Amino acid sequence: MAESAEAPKLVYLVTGGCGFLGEHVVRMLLEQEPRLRELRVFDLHLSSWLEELKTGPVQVTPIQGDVTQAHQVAAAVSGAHVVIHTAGLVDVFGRASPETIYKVNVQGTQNVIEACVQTGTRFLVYTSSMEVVGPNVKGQPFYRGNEDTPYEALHKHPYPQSKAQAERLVLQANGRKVQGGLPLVTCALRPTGIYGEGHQIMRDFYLQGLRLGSRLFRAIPASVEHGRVYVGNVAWMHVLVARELEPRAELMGGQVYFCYDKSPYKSYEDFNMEFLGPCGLRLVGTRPLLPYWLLMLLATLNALLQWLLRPLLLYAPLLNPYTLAIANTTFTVSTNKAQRHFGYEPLFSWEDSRTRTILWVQGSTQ
Ligand SMILES: NC(=O)C1=CN([C@@H]2O[C@H](COP(=O)(O)OP(=O)(O)OC[C@H]3O[C@@H](n4cnc5c(N)ncnc54)[C@H](O)[C@@H]3O)[C@@H](O)[C@H]2O)C=CC1
Ligand SMILES: C[C@@H](CO)CCC[C@@H](C)[C@H]1CC[C@H]2[C@@H]3[C@H](O)CC4=CC(=O)CC[C@]4(C)[C@H]3CC[C@]12C
Repeated sequence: MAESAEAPKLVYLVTGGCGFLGEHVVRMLLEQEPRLRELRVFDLHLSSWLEELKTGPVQVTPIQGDVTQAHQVAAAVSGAHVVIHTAGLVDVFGRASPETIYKVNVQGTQNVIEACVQTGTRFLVYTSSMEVVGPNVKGQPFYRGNEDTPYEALHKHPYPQSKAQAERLVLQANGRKVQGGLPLVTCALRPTGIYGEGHQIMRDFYLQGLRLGSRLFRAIPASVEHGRVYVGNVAWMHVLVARELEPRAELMGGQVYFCYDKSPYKSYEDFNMEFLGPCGLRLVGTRPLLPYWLLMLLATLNALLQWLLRPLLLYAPLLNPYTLAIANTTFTVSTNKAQRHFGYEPLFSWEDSRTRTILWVQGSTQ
């Protein structure tokens, strides 16, 4: 991947390229990676917006495929210089079975690694998650920690377990010899809660607020900090890592990086109000309206109902014991590792991130 003034020649593959984060990574690559010749977008479901990207100077190749199918992954990876693996099953609501989550997140990631090895692709960027660290089952706070902060990463839920296992596979694969004999260089990015244009849960809260008379009711104490990061900055980190993995292989190979920017430290609900407030909603209560034990009871009832109704229908509300525990446990990061290792600075200021998200929320329901 040596720098040159010649015609663009790099081939990138983005798995999950039609998802919330994946779309931003795809668009960011087209804007910010001048050495790109071809961009392969691999996803289970291809989006219609891909069509509009086909008229630009970079060849955009949509590939409908499943990461759990090793042969489909190998075909997509073959000839790519860099793979950005964002595809994943993001489910903390009990929509998918633990087996399916494992298959997509762990087996899918193993397939991506093996495809790189078999086809000679040397650079692999994996979208991990803050969830590989915590909040843990003990509900211990992680207060403005960094990549080296000691913390017991104990999980019972299939989503964090699968992301942690997949991240381990990616990091262990660093240094493996790929076809042709050169070493594979891998690293993992760990976003905290991502927000921005396309964030469906934000939209769900907005619609719920509208239904409740332009109000939301506080359920989480304002003192519980929840880490959030703007999707454009997460995408920018992916682009930078993909670019710097070759020249800085020695330093960056096998490393993990939290994704961070200048988004303020707030509770999950107070942070959402930064966008939902200007859209006309207000958060009722300076303290949670219901005590924690009652919320946990409701969350447990939801889980029970989900189990009882499963043979008939899928009941998967946002509130369950796991989501309540995450929202109720402080987890925030404070680090400059990405800046030190590959010169990352957020591309979008907090003000820009906020404005873009507000405009999206306002437009998303029309
Ligand atoms: N949304 C968030 O707050 C965070 C997300 N992440 C990670 O970021 C990545 C992207 O997440 P989001 O964009 O939020 O989710 P998303 O659900 O919007 O995007 C995931 C994409 O992967 C695709 N996909 C799922 N199963 C697939 C399969 N078997 N084969 C091929 N493609 C498949 C989906 O069709 C979707 O387009 C995931 O790996 C997730 O674990 C990490 C931290 C926070
Ligand atoms: C108790 C409710 C009262 O309003 C609020 C419930 C909010 C939850 C649905 C969210 C709170 C925290 C979110 C998770 C967090 O941001 C970390 C995540 C990282 C990921 O890799 C995937 C998404 C998520 C698990 C995210 C999901 C939604 C919440 C649980």
